Amino acid sequence: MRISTVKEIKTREARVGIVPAGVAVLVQDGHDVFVERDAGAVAGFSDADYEDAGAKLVDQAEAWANAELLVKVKEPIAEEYQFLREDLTLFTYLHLAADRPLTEALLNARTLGIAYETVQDSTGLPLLTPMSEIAGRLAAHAAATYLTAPEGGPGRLLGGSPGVAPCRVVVIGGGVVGTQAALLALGMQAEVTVLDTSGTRIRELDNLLNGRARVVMSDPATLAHELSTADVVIGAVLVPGKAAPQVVSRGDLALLRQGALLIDVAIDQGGAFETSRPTTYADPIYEVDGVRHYCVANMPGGVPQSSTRALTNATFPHLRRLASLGPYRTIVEDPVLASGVNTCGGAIIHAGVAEALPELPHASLGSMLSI
Ligand SMILES: NC(=O)C1=CN([C@@H]2O[C@H](COP(=O)(O)OP(=O)(O)OC[C@H]3O[C@@H](n4cnc5c(N)ncnc54)[C@H](O)[C@@H]3O)[C@@H](O)[C@H]2O)C=CC1
Ligand SMILES: CC(=O)C(=O)O
Ligand SMILES: [Mg+2]
Repeated sequence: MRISTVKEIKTREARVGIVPAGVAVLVQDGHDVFVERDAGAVAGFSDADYEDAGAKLVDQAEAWANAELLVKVKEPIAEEYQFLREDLTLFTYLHLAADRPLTEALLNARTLGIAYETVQDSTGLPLLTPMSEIAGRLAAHAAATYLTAPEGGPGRLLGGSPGVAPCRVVVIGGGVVGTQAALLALGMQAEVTVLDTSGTRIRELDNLLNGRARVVMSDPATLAHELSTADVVIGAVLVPGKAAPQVVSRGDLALLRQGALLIDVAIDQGGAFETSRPTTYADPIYEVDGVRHYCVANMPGGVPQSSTRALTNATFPHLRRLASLGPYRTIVEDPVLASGVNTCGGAIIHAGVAEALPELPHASLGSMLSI
């Protein structure tokens, strides 16, 4: 099979979809691997590393044109839609519930789109988890950074100091992002509350955090109380594949203290706050009604050396299976990868995406594959 990866062109995104060690395995398996020049440079992998592993170095257009299977990190952006076609399988993050133009481009091109973030197994979302772990930790870094005066914040130290009270961090959604954000904020000695709507998850977190943080069921009154005493609010909710539930409305901003900071990690699924809109590392913060919002949609892209390794550790075994069996046979035989199929043959396949974009064509995977 012909497999390609490209240099990410989203602003300040420097992760890469495959590392040289993975290329070497695929080449040994008998595949042709094409890597766009410079694709891994910032993530710590030179063109020579890829060539030594057996990849052919190509330009962007060649990488897309040569590929039967294209592995990347971020969803294609508008400049890349021209490269989508029917005889192409795309294996990457897609976040289609929040991205109608990309969904339409994939449907018009009839591309088989397999989204990392909806691949589901008995452990959860194995191809989202490693980036959620990193984004959760980075959310605590962002909180600490953007509370400082030189970064436009109120000038407070997240964890306080001897004799001075710490800041209050409220994490909404206690899954992977929320847990890592809470743990790192606790490590910096912040005062942390985690809210979730799942009783099971609340019990797990209560055990894990063992009294170090407050773990509470989210309902409107509890959430309003928590917002009114927060210095930082981190949005970390998810219903897989679907648009993020909006848990903080524009009206709720009036509840917040002066100088409070909102960090919406769930922005890639459309955002947990009504007033969120995606930002990038080039200009991460904006204000609505005097409240600063940090909504970087590719937070792990800021630590590409760490996050490329964490991501590809998880994605590579699936990539190898897609390559060796062929994508269509793999999604018929492997229910885990089948759960990643978001688009096929011009239709939306994933139920969560179909719910978010009901006016676009949708179908079951079985009907598209005639099984
Ligand atoms: N901005 C970025 O760079 C990145 C964003 N993410 C995103 O972060 C979000 C969270 O991801 P994970 O933590 O992996 O998901 P997860 O599935 O592990 O956790 C989500 C949690 O939200 C809870 N939840 C759902 N609805 C809720 C509600 N209305 N109120 C309170 N809690 C609610 C769930 O019970 C669950 O515990 C996703 O949208 C993911 O794509 C992940 C990595 C990077
Ligand atoms: C999960 C995701 O979208 C990211 O890591 O950028
Ligand atoms: Mg994303």
